[in-house]
Amino acid sequence: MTNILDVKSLHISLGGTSVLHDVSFRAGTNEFIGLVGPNGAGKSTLLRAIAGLAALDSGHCRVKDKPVDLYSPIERAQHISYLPQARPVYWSMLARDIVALGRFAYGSPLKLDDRDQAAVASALKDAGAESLADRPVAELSGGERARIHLARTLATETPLILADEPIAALDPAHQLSVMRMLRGKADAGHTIIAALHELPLASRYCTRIIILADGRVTGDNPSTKMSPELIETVFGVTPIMDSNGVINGLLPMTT
Ligand SMILES: Nc1ncnc2c1ncn2[C@@H]1O[C@H](COP(=O)(O)OP(=O)(O)OP(=O)(O)O)[C@@H](O)[C@H]1O
Repeated sequence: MTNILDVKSLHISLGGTSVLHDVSFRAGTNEFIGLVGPNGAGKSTLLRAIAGLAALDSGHCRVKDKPVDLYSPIERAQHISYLPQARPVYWSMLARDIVALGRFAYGSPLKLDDRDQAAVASALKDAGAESLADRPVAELSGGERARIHLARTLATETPLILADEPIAALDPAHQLSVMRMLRGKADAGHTIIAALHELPLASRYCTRIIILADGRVTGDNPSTKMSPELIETVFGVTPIMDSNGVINGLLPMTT
């Protein structure tokens, strides 16, 4: 495993309130990290900071040993792809053209060369969105649109992929296929950090889970080594785990 990302002693405040406190972790190739935590825990803020989109109070985010704020926009876009949680589209564009925006850092999408075309086609396939490519994005359902935005993220072919709730709007079959696909990307050498609320899917497909609670890292373990007690404390739910440590379901806590 080669180290890609180094987040060190990160502190961030928003609107005068401290949101991330002393967050530190490293991530490397072949890792699919599920970033989990209750609403408001700081997951989106952390992903934005890694993407170079949030002002840091202190600490650093280095990608390939270079602080992310020292990257030029084009260089950063060639290293990091980012799927935000909110994905408004203000223009009526074909879904395929949205995906082609992922090639912007390589001089596209105004002129797509063969490599760009192949990246767009591959991303559409990986996101299960091939059949949507020639439809106006404004006419797509929420889950269909989410798959197009995911495809736009994948079309960048960056080593580091940051995805904020990539499966939140998807039906169960697409949730499973996207999680399997993201794990495949990690196995092929990418580093993936995804904010997720789907703990059973995270425990099944991620290689590692980082738990954020109140802006602090409260757990950082291989995905099948999550502590049931910690899950109960942080999320207020009881996990049903199999003998391999995979979470098969969640129940309300009885006490
Ligand atoms: N611009 C802002 N000004 C003030 N507070 C903010 C701002 N943006 C976010 N926050 C606060 O920062 C905290 C962390 O928000 P963040 O969006 O990172 O949480 P999250 O873990 O991604 O939550 P969710 O699971 O609901 O998406 C929340 O308490 C939120 O209210």
